[in-house]
Amino acid sequence: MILQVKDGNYFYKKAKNPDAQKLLYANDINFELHPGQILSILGPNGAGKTTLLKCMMGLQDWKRGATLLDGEPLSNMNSKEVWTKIGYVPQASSMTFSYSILDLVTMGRAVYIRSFAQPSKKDYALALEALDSVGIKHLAEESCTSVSGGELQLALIARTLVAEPEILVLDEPESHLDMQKQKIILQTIKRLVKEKGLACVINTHYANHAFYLGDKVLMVAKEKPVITGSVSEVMTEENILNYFQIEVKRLRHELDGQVYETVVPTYFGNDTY
Ligand SMILES: Nc1ncnc2c1ncn2[C@@H]1O[C@H](COP(=O)(O)OP(=O)(O)OP(=O)(O)O)[C@@H](O)[C@H]1O
Repeated sequence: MILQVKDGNYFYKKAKNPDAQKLLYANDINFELHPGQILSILGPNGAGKTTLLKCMMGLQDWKRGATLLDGEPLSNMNSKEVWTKIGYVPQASSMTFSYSILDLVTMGRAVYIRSFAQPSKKDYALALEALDSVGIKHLAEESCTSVSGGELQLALIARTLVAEPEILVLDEPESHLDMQKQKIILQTIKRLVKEKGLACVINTHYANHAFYLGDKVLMVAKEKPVITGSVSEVMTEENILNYFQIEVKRLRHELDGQVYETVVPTYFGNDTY
């Protein structure tokens, strides 16, 4: 499925001045994403990354422009149609309900279960399969309150996958996780996108993760034009300085046929403070 955002823009009404309509993005947002591609969205706090995801999925209506799925405006679809096509993993929050992990993931089948009906054996089997695909089937009977943040994040990804979406949207899925859990989350996302041919949009605060995930980057900051392009086009030292006010060096290293690319802040190489 091809995901397109055409001329999208948004403004929030301000309590102090409800008539002001200052657009959040300095220029309208345009991008197109094909099956098997990942778009990383990068920008400073408050730049509008979460708002972009919400507008893109129809949780908030674009004030300008539209989202199209295979050329059809999302605004023409009912919510069931939208949520069978799009799977959304919001920013992690701690669970206060003691569902089992299996029940949590089975809830992801809700779009396929008739009102007041119980999940079927097939729904539970698919939930177990989704847990297996993110590597935590062994936690199926654990309570959501007793697993770690990383394990819960993987369960939330499984809950999204069980609805068999064609587009996967994740809001900072690797935040608050240790490096090993980040690795599991990123590898799982990349593998699932390639195996299932999903189009994936991911908000991240980690420049290096955009390099790892590959494909495309959209960079946004207040009062700056939104830029989109390939990782190597967008993740330049100049753009990172302009959009994040931080000087970096972009490093490329080849070892045993592998290419490692990353950016390192120059203050790391400087012992004055
Ligand atoms: N419900 C709201 N009402 C008014 N303003 C809002 C609302 N939600 C967000 N904003 C403002 O819109 C701007 C963009 O917010 P958004 O949450 O999209 O940014 P973000 O890039 O995702 O930030 P972060 O990286 O900190 O999560 C911010 O200035 C924020 O204060």
